[in-house]
Amino acid sequence: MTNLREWSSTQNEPSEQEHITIPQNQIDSMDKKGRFSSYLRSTLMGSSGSFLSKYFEKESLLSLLRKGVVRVLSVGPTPNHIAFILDGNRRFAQSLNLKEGDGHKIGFLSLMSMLKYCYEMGVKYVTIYAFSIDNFKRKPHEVQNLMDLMLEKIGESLEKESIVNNFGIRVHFIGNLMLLNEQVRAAAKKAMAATAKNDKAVLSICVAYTSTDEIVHAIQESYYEKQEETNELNSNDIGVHNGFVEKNPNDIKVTDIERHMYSAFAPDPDVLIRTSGETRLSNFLLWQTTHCHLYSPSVLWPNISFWHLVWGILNYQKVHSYLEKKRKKTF
Ligand SMILES: CC(C)=CCC/C(C)=C/CC/C(C)=C/COP(=O)(O)OP(=O)(O)O
Repeated sequence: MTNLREWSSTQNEPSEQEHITIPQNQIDSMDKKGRFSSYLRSTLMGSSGSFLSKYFEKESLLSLLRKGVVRVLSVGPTPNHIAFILDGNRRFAQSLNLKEGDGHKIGFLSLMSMLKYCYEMGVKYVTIYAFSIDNFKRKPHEVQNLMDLMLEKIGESLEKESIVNNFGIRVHFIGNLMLLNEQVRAAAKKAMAATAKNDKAVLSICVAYTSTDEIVHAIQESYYEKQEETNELNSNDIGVHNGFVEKNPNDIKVTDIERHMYSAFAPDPDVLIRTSGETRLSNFLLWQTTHCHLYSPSVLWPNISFWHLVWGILNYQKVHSYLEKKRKKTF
């Protein structure tokens, strides 16, 4: 009998769903909790949308199927940390003639599904690239729309029935938060404080983030720390001793920089999934991805499905022992 992993090596990656048509009124009908009408949900799940009566039946069958697949996957190594670059939301909206900004609203729902699947699979850490420092260069109303969406969703994430509370997720906002407007910054801080005691899973949301900014910030922090320590040191303790130039014990080391990274609390990601077929890292987690498996399905972010995640993990499992060897060799 062929197991899932063997079978996968004979298959192509999940294809992009056929383009679907979502009536504008369905998007507008998204209620405050971010729920879609059942029609849109079933449409996004890949059905024709015409057999609404079978929706719940189909939903429970899918959930059973998902559970089965997760069990098979759990035979192999489960990634501890998955990072996502949510690419293609605007292109998705354009391709369906949706209002500007609707791509991101639907993208947010895909994000919720992905988080649920990841945490159900036992992935403890998820990191997402929600807004880069470069994204501030977009048209002002586009930036504003994204900030409004974030504000709304951060607020909802603290409600009792949210995914954050259901999975016991600790939320971190990572990046140069001073670049955010006051409202979003305050909401982000509130969410971090409110979830600080959650310990089942961790979600890092990179906003106003670039990797180069994170690295510069960490070097600066290390420098200030060392400066303080150096001031306390007796100048006779360093310099030339017995003909050898001794290294200043307060020189900045790689471990110092790592300690001061915004993302220092999380292990390096095992898998990075970037949608829309792009294979660039776009200044995301450059320091942390040396031994990370990159998977870039051609699907646009709002169309990402459970099967793309499964495919990404199966591919990671195939290269896992090689990556582990590489990782060990660098220490
Ligand atoms: C609360 C919260 C975390 C919300 C996040 C919502 C979300 C889906 C954010 C993605 C933002 C973004 C700038 C994606 C990249 O380009 P693009 O997808 O805008 O456009 P593209 O089609 O040009 O790649």
